[in-house]
Amino acid sequence: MPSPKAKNAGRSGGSPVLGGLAKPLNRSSPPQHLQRQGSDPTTARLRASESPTRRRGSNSSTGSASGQGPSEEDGIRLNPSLIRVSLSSLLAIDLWLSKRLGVCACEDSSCGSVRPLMKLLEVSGHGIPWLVGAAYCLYKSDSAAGQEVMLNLLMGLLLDLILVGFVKAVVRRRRPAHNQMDMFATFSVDRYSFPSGHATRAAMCGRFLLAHLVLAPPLRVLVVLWVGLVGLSRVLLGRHNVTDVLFGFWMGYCQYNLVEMMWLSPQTLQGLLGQLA
Ligand SMILES: CC(C)=CCC/C(C)=C/COP(=O)(O)O
Repeated sequence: MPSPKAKNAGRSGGSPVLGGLAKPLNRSSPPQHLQRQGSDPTTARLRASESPTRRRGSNSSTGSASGQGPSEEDGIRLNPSLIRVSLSSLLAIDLWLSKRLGVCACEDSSCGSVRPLMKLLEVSGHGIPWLVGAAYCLYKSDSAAGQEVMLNLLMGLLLDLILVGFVKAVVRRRRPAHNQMDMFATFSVDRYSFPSGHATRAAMCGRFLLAHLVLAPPLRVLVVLWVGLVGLSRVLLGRHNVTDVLFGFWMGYCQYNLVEMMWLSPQTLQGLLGQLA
């Protein structure tokens, strides 16, 4: 069993993901203590019976270091780099596809004439009309049930702005190069593209409307269609990559679950209002 110091020495090449490819190739001068472990058959057997987690924690230069070809350990250590290569390929496909789909990115683009329609969809999923609309309905609503629904929608919209802003600030993915930064009323984090705030809002509000408004089936279909079109318009306008929108849809879907979990009931509201008064 390697001492904590030995384990750290085995990891000194950096994160397991980054070290995945580099480590097994760098076999010219393995550390002395590892050379000893590799050449002792008893230790080698013991090491082979260790859990994969433990084995990943130690240096993998045994086995193949003695020129016997790739060992089982090498296979395990190649996995992180396999994940890395898969992710890079996915990202490359994402960038390529998003660029191809950005056909309304400017007036001169191949579908530049549809740009005004896409911008209309953009406005329909913007935070301001939704916040103003929910606040207005809350003010105008004369039933307690209506007020409850609108207040929770408002809470959901604010939660969405906070969560999306947080993720954008952490990930800091730049918007596609072909995007024209001509959006109205944006926060500073909106210079980043991951995730699409329009997609999260559309998914969350779509679920909210379907769950809390009594809508006829054609209108329900329209709501789902609107959610999809808002997401699609983000990519066609060149505002986002495809993965920004897909993740945004997923995030908005989950945000609705959060709103349901944190649902403000009339009793809670009365308590809150009583404390304020
Ligand atoms: C000013 C307010 C209340 C909201 C900003 C809404 C906005 C501009 C979000 C960015 O959306 P994308 O990430 O989809 O581009």
